[in-house]
Amino acid sequence: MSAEKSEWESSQFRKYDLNLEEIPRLHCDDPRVDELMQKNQPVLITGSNLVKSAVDKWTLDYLEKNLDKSNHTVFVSRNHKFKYFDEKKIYSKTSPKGVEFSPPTKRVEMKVADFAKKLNEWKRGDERLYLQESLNSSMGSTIVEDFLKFNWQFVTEKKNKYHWGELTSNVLFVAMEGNVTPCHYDEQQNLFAQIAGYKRCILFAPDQFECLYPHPVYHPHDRQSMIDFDRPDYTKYPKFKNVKGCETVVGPGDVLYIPIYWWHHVESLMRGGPTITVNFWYKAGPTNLEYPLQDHQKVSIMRNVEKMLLEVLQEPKEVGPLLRTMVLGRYS
Ligand SMILES: O=C(O)C(=O)C[C@H](CCCc1ccccc1)C(=O)O
Ligand SMILES: [Zn+2]
Repeated sequence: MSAEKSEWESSQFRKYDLNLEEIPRLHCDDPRVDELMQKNQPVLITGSNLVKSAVDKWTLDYLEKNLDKSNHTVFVSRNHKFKYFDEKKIYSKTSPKGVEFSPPTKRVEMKVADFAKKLNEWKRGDERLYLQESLNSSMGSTIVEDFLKFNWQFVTEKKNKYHWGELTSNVLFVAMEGNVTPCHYDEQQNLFAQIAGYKRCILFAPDQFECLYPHPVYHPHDRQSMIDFDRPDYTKYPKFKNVKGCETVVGPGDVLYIPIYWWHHVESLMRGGPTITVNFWYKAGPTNLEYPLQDHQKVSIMRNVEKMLLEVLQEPKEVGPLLRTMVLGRYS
């Protein structure tokens, strides 16, 4: 990690059995930023003023006063992990009959005031909360004003330069100190803009797929790693031992480029107070099949093969045997 900054120290990180490189930290005017983004490589970008209008103003208190009085989406967890799951896949026909999925978190709607109160009164053993909600025009006029003052020129320039698809959403994340979003990948380009507090982000390239063992695509935890970083099961997931990753700490004003299909684990530093982030998710650009294919394109191909096989076989248990029959001794 870069020299310990006065704002945080590594004792505020959770301990994992990983050796990680540092993600480059570069000023937005540095030409190396575009060299990295061009290659779908992560980079921490400073000085962009992307969310400056919020960095100066957004605190939990400000949000409480200015996010309108209606309810907001909050996830509740009995531990520090908030492993995302797709509710639509819990009862899908391909999920094995009778195999119960027990959601690790529950989604509730609450007023920001109640959310803030619970954060301020939290003590060890209490359930943790994580507010996660798409910003939209119904957020109250002050918030909308701050939102309109984001440096849209900066993100639009990146979107055009790299031929990304449309901006799909800006999600507001307000986390308790110590909250963890376990390792997963998204199928969108992401400019991850930090507004308040510090988050440690651990990233792994798409070619680490074999070391991170994602749940099957029909599973509610599709796109999430099956590995519990707190207690890795090296018998079930032996390749995790050799995983190669990189990390950085994002602070107020920093923007982390999380390239599409890159794995990321995100934690709000312990004893660092609440954190506030807004992300900018963009659809992928057009796929031009140039050879050799890029690693993230191979992940996308594997997803499509998996989906097609599940659709036609109907029984997840038959996917392994069919692929083994097709490949062993013939393609391997
Ligand atoms: O911006 C990103 O992509 C992140 O992963 C930010 C992460 C929360 C993400 C929650 C989530 C995970 C999977 C699907 C949909 C939503 C954090 O900052 O804790
Ligand atoms: Zn993500």
